[in-house]
Amino acid sequence: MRIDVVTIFPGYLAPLREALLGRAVGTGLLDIAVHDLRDWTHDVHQAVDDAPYGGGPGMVMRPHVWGEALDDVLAADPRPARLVVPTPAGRPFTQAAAHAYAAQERLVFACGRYEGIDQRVVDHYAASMPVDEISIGDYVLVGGEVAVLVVVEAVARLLPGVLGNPRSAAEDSFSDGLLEGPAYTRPEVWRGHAVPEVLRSGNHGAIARWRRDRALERTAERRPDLIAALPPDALDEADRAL
Ligand SMILES: Nc1nc2cc(Br)ccc2s1
Repeated sequence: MRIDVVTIFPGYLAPLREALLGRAVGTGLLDIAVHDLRDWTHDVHQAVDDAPYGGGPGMVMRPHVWGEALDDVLAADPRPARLVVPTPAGRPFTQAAAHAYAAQERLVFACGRYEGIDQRVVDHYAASMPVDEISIGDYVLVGGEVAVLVVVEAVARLLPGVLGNPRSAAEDSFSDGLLEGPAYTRPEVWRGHAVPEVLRSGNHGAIARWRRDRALERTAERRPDLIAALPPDALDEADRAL
């Protein structure tokens, strides 16, 4: 997979070269290119924003700079690409979306700042390619760069060969529609807190049941919306007895 990121703060994307993602790049599983939007400005001030039509606070990112940048970035690789624009006004980015993105050959991220990117940029490219305006949560950041770090990590870890143990991704939170339950490791007792006995029993059926029960309890308490969204056949009789 190739990932391109266009931003006015390339340094914000430095973490993509670290640890798990850095190894994925090093082994060729992932190809990441970060581009400075200001490279496509032509004025001495390298202006990328201007006042909003209709008035209002803040500034809006100029369409012609983005158009020149995205034209060049998209032309740099023949693989079909999906343009992803993080914005607080976007559709929620979910684990299901991460799986869908992991199947893409190429993702191009446009990092907005200020009050966002002139809407005509999204409208223009949406006429010729898939474009997603996505949100990583109901809060407002200062720019899209941090959202790109979140999305790229959620997607890259799903690529075959990136995680040491592929079962980790298969048994993620949300993989079965539920939150993951609690996890424990040695010692058996820590500051008077003991590991639940069932986890030390060696009874794999009882352990699986216990883990499912804890996941259901945690999900019902913290994310009842996920319980409501489960397909009718998702809960078995033992689940319902909880
Ligand atoms: N939650 C999010 N906040 C922001 C702010 C800007 Br400015 C650009 C993208 C995003 S995604």
